[in-house]
Amino acid sequence: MKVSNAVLKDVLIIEPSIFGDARGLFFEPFNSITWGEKGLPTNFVQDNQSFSYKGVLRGLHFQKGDYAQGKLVRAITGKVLDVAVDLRPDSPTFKQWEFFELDAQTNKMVYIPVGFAHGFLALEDSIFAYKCTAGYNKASEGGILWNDPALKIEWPVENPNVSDKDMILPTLEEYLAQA
Ligand SMILES: Cc1cn([C@H]2C[C@H](O)[C@@H](COP(=O)(O)OP(=O)(O)O[C@H]3O[C@@H](C)C(=O)[C@@H](O)[C@H]3O)O2)c(=O)[nH]c1=O
Repeated sequence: MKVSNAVLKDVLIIEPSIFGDARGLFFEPFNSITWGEKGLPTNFVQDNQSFSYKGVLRGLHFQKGDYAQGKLVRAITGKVLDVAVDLRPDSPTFKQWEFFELDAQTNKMVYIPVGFAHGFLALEDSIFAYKCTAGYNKASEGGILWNDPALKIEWPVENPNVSDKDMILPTLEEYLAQA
């Protein structure tokens, strides 16, 4: 397993050791013992899985307060363009975003800590899976508009398939003004 730092402060890129043989391949997406020994997060309480058709964009999401979530994300099938946005005012990478291409060939994972907004665009029909460090709490949901003009996220599509809920999210400026 290789762990490296993303450009965004405290975001980790985790590349599991993949054991291929004539039958296919094997890898450990998560192991609380070995991850704990390496100082990686192990405090996950919920596993989520979604399927998205090519062209679907989910995000940019986070939960607030006591229900804020760290997320360990990966694509189980297909390919997604994942994005993290640093919403921590005291961070050197505040308001910056970073893309991660996640697919079922490399099985690369990303750990996005509390304090970030998260989203992804399905570049292919994709099953997306993630572990969360806090449980789902509808009342704590927050979000930022996927195409906030101030963030300038360089999505490679102009008209992704976005939920009605996500279409009316505030811009980061609007969110910070009301927070
Ligand atoms: C996130 C979530 C949703 N749900 C329900 C609520 C709703 O009826 C249905 C779909 O919810 P959403 O539209 O919010 O699903 P989705 O847009 O896929 O939400 C997810 O987006 C990505 C980008 C994230 O980062 C996640 O944390 C999560 O916010 O699933 C749960 O039961 N548990 C959960 O943990």
